[in-house]
Amino acid sequence: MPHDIHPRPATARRSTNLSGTIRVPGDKSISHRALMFGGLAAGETRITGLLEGEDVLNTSKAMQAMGAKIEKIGAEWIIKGVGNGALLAPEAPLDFGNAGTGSRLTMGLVGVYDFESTFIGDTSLSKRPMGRILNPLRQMGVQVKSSEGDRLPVTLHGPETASPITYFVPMASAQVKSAVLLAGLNAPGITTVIEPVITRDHTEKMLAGFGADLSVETNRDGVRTIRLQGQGKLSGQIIDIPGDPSSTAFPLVAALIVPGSDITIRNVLMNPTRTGLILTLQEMGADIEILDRCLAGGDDVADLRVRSSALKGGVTVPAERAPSMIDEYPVLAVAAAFAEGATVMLGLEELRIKESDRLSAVTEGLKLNGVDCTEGRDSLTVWGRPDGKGLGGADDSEVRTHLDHRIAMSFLVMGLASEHPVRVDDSTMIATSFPEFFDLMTRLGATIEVEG
Ligand SMILES: O=C(O)C1=C[C@@H](OP(=O)(O)O)[C@@H](O)[C@H](O)C1
Ligand SMILES: C=C(OP(=O)(O)O)C(=O)O
Repeated sequence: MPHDIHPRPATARRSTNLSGTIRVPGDKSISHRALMFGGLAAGETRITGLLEGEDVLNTSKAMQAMGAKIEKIGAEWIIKGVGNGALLAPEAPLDFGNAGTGSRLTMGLVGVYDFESTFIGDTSLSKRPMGRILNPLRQMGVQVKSSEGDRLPVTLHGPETASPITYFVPMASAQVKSAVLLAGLNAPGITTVIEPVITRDHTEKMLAGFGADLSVETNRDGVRTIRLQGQGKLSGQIIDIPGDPSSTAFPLVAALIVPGSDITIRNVLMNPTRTGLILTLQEMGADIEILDRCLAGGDDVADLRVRSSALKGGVTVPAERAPSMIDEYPVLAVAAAFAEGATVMLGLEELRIKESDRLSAVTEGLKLNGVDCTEGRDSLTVWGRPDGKGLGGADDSEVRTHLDHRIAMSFLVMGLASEHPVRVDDSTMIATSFPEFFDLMTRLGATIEVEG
């Protein structure tokens, strides 16, 4: 767990005229699922565009520890899966590092098997609540040993035959929805998941693509009922993963707030469950052109041309939009710090249990760098300064990132348009989701220095 040991501070300085064309790495959510479903399905799965971030590589190791054969040949990841129901007992604890998605989805996938599996992670992951996954698993008959407050390390032992359940997801969480569906793959009969608001739908779409017998029904109020027939056959697939909209958010916001910028980001996933940030920024007056939109592998993708923009505040981001931009709030708060007037963000309760308490980490970082903002229980209001005057820290102040990649990248973006530099206390964990961040940002013309 190197992030816990050797922090590498980084500093971003005022930059101008970001320009060029880039591709961001593959979507993290789809990458985790491609490895998991490929490792589970019978036959061969071939993946291009896989995100080679630490979070995803830990999922790859976990699938290998449970019997999948995974290798990279050229640009392609080739997986020989075990067949649904045929995962092997891992011989050692599965270490998911910093990754909520990897650990939680795998708990669903393997927790219902009639053998023992143990889950561990880094300091950040070990603080995050796992009860949201463990409770439905308990209902399916899984024996759970966990640390205080249902945290890691967690050891699971499934029953001889898991019971399919009907589960109403009590919070907006694609991870919980997915974990229950993945557990349902190994339970006889129909597992039903009801989600009151739509969250990212990659699990449903991809499972159907791998051949699962699954239906989705949406009622007039937007409540979705997903029914999965357990113990069906899954077959290997060919998958090309588009660029991650959550990683796209960093160069995108940088181009909006750095004067004189004009950049293009190619091949970005535009699945509507992921585009809340683009919608919000457009409401704030952002110049984002969506070019060459087309369907690829069942999802919309497009190129984004982004130019510096005079952002307007006065926008309230409604709570119901949160699931479609949940990981983008830290960088939206940075965009808001350069908008004229106040930006209000509502429905942020889930931010408190990410890699860090993102609501308080963002508020603390903004205040440290001279931004006027107010943190509510589940809301944030930011008063911006369009010219960046007075923003940024003195050289001896640094933003505390709490092992959170999105906090680190957001504040480095902030430093590109602030009068004074912005320094973060660590940047190593950026490699969990966006290892190319520094290269791509520097290539666009951003001034960011990493120490050590
Ligand atoms: O299912 C997924 O791939 C993810 C779901 C979201 O988490 P929650 O389900 O906790 O909202 C998101 O924050 C995370 O980065 C990825
Ligand atoms: C919350 C995130 O990921 P995870 O839950 O997989 O750690 C994220 O990438 O912002």
